[in-house]
Amino acid sequence: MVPVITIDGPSGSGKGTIARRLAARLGFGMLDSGALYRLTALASQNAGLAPQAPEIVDIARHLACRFDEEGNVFLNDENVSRELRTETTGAIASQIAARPEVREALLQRQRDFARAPGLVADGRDMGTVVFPEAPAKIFLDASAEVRADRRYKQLIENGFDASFTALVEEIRQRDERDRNRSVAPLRPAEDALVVDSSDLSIDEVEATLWRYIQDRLTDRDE
Ligand SMILES: Nc1ncnc2c1ncn2[C@@H]1O[C@H](COP(=O)(O)OP(=O)(O)OP(=O)(O)O)[C@@H](O)[C@H]1O
Ligand SMILES: Nc1ccn([C@H]2C[C@H](O)[C@@H](COP(=O)(O)O)O2)c(=O)n1
Repeated sequence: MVPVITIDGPSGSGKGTIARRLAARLGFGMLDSGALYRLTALASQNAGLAPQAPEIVDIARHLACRFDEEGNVFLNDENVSRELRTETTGAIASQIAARPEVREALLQRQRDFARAPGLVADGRDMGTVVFPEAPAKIFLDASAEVRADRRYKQLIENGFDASFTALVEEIRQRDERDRNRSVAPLRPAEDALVVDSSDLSIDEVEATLWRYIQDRLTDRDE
């Protein structure tokens, strides 16, 4: 079976950053599952649909999207990388993601990313629902204030307007929704390594996870 490394955690915990580094080191592919929910949100918004509209299930099932090597994301051949990362798109994605039928529509598409030589998949339910047999599962956390601070710096660096106070509130609301929904709520898998990165640099997180992954992939080969 293709080895899959799952990285789950709340918004701004550093999943995407670490997933990219680990995938590059391992020579594995990547799945940014949040991007699929964000693309569904964007396509629904473009179609003028509210998050509860029944048509969104079909939109999720038939998303025409692609990811390139540089990290760009395309929806119907349009580069939507920038719009995709806004807090508004994230908040709508979180609402849409609470619908079981939307999650079901995106399930197989996510599993199809698992191809040789391996996959690093980040999201909210990678270790619990999408890849429950993964040999290495990570849950990356950090306090809401630290995550809001990271997001604030990221948004300003990328030329977006941002308010730290508003970001803390948005992050808390998104956490609340993602953790308390009835289907695939955000939580660590029972066999996940939980790492709180609040006081760790990106390099320190990577070093800790690298050791864990080496152990897990070696155990699997024996
Ligand atoms: N340990 C860390 N220390 C400092 N900054 C960090 C750390 N980890 C990540 N960051 C920074 O925090 C920001 C958010 O990280 P990232 O996008 O990887 O989070 P995420 O968990 O993937 O968020 P989302 O789920 O919303 O996509 C980035 O600018 C990243 O460089
Ligand atoms: N596996 C996933 C990935 C994402 N979501 C939802 C919940 C998030 O708030 C939203 C945006 O994700 P992000 O890009 O910030 O990682 O999408 C989910 O429910 N399950």
